[in-house]
Amino acid sequence: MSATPAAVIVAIDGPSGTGKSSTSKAVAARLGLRYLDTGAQYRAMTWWMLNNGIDVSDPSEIAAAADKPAIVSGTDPQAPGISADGADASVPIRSQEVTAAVSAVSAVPEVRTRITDLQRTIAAGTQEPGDAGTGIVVEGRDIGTTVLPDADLKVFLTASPEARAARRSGELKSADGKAHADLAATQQALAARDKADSSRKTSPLKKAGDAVEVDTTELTLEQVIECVVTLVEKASADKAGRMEKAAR
Ligand SMILES: Nc1ncnc2c1ncn2[C@@H]1O[C@H](COP(=O)(O)OP(=O)(O)O)[C@@H](O)[C@H]1O
Ligand SMILES: Nc1ccn([C@@H]2O[C@H](COP(=O)(O)OP(=O)(O)O)[C@@H](O)[C@H]2O)c(=O)n1
Repeated sequence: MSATPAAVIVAIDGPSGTGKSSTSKAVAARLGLRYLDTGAQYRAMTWWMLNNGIDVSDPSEIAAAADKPAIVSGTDPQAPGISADGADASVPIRSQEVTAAVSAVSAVPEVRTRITDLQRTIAAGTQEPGDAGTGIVVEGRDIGTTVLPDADLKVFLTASPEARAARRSGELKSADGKAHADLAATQQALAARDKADSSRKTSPLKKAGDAVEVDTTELTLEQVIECVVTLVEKASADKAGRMEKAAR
């Protein structure tokens, strides 16, 4: 007889435009798991710093301010939400200004320590009563390598630079209806952010040795979701089997 599926911790990493957010939200919603967007946390920290006169070109100013804002993340995949010092940050964290500054802010070790602690607390389910044991999908850049190295499943999404830029510029166009989203400029901005995120000293963007790599270039979003749902179901069943064996 097969065991009841176990609550799992799932890490989904990869560069921008590979489908992390869309996939993670859909997988979490389908399987009744919580969801955490760690990029939104770094963006909220960056937004707060820009609003509070912190010079984001000065790592020592960033470091000194890293423990100041209260960053609160929701974990409902249908309406995650994020706030900084009580102000709703969901919309402004997607601005070009924040996108341009976020890699510099997130490279500062004091920022990473602060946000990594928050992420581990949320993943452990100790933030909200009743969360423990629900399982969670956490998406970002360093979840499988640093934040949750013991995750039950690690997925690393990739896609060609062209596909990623096309997806992102499609989003910019649909947001304001104008055709200003120059594909080449978008691709260049993504490459610059990849380079900054992959080359920083502290916890760079990197595939964990034990992550399953999924190249999404030629896949539809639905195909990627189905692939990850299958991987999560298997990880959950395997974990339940191990737990049952250990209890015997
Ligand atoms: N496999 C795919 N095929 C086509 N479009 C996709 C695919 N995956 C994601 N997208 C679209 O690309 C954009 C970026 O996806 P998103 O999930 O935000 O990526 P990330 O979180 O990795 O930056 C979204 O508009 C999303 O709908
Ligand atoms: N775990 C994470 C998640 C994001 N980040 C930083 O936050 C930025 C924004 O992440 P995001 O996931 O919102 O980016 P997009 O893929 O949505 O463009 C990244 O470019 C990284 O600089 C990070 O350093 N570590």
